[in-house]
Amino acid sequence: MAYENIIVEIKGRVGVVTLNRPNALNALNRALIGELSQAVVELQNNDAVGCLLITGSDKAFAAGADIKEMADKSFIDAYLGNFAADWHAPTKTRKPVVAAVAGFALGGGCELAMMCDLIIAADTAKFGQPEIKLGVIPGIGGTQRLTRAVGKAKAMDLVLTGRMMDAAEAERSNLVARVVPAAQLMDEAMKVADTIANMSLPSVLAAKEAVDAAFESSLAEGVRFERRIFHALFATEDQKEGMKAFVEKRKPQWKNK
Ligand SMILES: CC(C)=CC(=O)SCCNC(=O)CCNC(=O)[C@H](O)C(C)(C)COP(=O)(O)OP(=O)(O)OC[C@H]1O[C@@H](n2cnc3c(N)ncnc32)[C@H](O)[C@@H]1OP(=O)(O)O
Repeated sequence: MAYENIIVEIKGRVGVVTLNRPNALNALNRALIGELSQAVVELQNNDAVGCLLITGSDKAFAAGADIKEMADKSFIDAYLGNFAADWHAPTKTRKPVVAAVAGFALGGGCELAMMCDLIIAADTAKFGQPEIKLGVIPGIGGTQRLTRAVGKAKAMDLVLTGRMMDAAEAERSNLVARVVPAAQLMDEAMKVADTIANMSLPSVLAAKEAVDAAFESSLAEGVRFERRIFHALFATEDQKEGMKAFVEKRKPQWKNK
């Protein structure tokens, strides 16, 4: 498929999606969201891809939903059209998704980054949920994912005031996995994505599923779920290969089965 609002590239085993609406700070309109959803499905179905990476520009990961596009919506438009219900592209793949964030990640941009499995931030990154300043609230998971990531006090601070937090505060608050100098963002994020993409796919998918279960279950249920998946991985050829390779002091040759 030809894309107009994103760029999709396969680099090694990493599927890289670059949001590309430079004149609107990558504001998320229907067209861009549709293309992003399509790209995620394509990369999920591509066996050559082991990990996805979503990024934006130096100035903006994404400055939120396109305000100009949604400004005139009525309640009935939003409610009957179930506005933004399908804006969850990064959650539609079982493969890990890394977000590489420089500049603004605001509103839907911050929410999009939080839908990814881990965020690597440039020191220029600015995160926020400024919807309150527009007379609304976050609409694609911001109140939920931000609160789980940074806790109630910081989430209330950000959601109620609409202020931005810089990369250092985002790292201190556990929103991002690491902060790197802006010039190194893509190298660092690619290194992380490439490392993940070159692990055994069954164990990568299992690890992601098990960590995600921590947000949806009690500790006892989560630990039991983890143990069941851990047991199941002993049925894979990659478990035999991974442990044999360690004993033989060589690199494993994954078969992804
Ligand atoms: C997901 C859901 C349901 C909701 C949301 O996400 S609501 C949107 C939340 N986001 C925001 O409120 C941020 C809006 N943008 C800004 O506050 C500023 O643009 C900025 C602080 C991010 C950057 O300011 P700066 O002065 O550096 O740049 P601008 O001149 O303001 O912007 C450049 C260019 O981009 C257009 N732009 C920016 N953000 C959006 C947006 N969210 N929607 C539509 N267009 C956006 C901006 O209008 C300008 O274009 P023009 O020069 O053509 O006006």
